[in-house]
Amino acid sequence: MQSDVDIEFISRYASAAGRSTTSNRRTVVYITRDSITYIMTKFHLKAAKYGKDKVRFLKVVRDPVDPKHQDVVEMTVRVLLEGDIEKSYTEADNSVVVPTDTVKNTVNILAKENPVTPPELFAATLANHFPTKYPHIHGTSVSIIVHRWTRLSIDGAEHPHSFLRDGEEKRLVTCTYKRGEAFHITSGISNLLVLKSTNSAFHGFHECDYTTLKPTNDRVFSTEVEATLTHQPYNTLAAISIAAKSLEAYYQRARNTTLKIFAQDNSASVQATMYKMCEDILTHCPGVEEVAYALPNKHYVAVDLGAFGLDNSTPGKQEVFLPLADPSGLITATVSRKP
Ligand SMILES: O=c1[nH]c(=O)c2[nH]c(=O)[nH]c2[nH]1
Repeated sequence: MQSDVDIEFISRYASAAGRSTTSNRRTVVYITRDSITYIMTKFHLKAAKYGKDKVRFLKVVRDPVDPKHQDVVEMTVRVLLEGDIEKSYTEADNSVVVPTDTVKNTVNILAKENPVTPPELFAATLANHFPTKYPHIHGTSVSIIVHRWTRLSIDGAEHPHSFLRDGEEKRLVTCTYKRGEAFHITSGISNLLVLKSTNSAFHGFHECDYTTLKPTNDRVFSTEVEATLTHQPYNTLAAISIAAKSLEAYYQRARNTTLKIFAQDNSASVQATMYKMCEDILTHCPGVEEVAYALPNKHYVAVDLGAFGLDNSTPGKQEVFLPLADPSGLITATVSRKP
């Protein structure tokens, strides 16, 4: 060997590749052509995943009794694979590459053959598929965006097959899975824009020589909700299938709680209101381990109309506000159960 560094390189490569044995505090390293190539380059592939992003589909689900009564689900899916794929990067050997085109086809095929709701179950179905089908693929990371299609109501009656895009809110799901380990699932809400015109205060805050903010008992509170639920790990796809109803219920509870507490809380601050939301979700969703929120405080500032003899500044008289595009506050929190 030329140097200690090379020995360290060889040992690290050999143990990563399962080409070393240790007994009686002695490590025996098997040197192969791969390990020599590896040493010569002086670099190593620290992490790699690949797959298809932005795979979009709409699934039409027909009622078996009344086929004109339908549901629709529109998703944008990302699937990334990891495993023994190193030589596709380091040796230009594509034999280990399941093409991203195949990954895209798989999303469509599995969407045809399986339920796509709740999205947590479909994400896990996809995550499970690749390490099960391809021995050299060890893990999958799936992210799904569910786009809103809300059933149309015509003259007070729900229409059987017509839908409305009511806002840019998205439902987000992630599932990561490594063969032999548990499925890790998150469910999220994003781009849910809300505003309340009173019952929001902010006073008693820290004041110093840099403070200009005035305490208020009555302000506009608007935010664009980003919330993430981290579910307990699930050991098998079958367990997720059994929990499918609960996973759907947890997401619905989180969304309803967010809206209800936003509307009903006499807010002392974004921080305090957000914490109440987290407490409610953790109380009612036993399979949720952790709740995280990121809430921008989208400021609305009362316009000063004093120059025109109009009182738009006294509390209770503020009516015309300037929506500030930026800056906004940004309040985040992650709340979990005490051990
Ligand atoms: O609810 C709020 N939290 C803050 O931390 C903050 N800071 C600020 O200027 N306004 C507000 N409002």
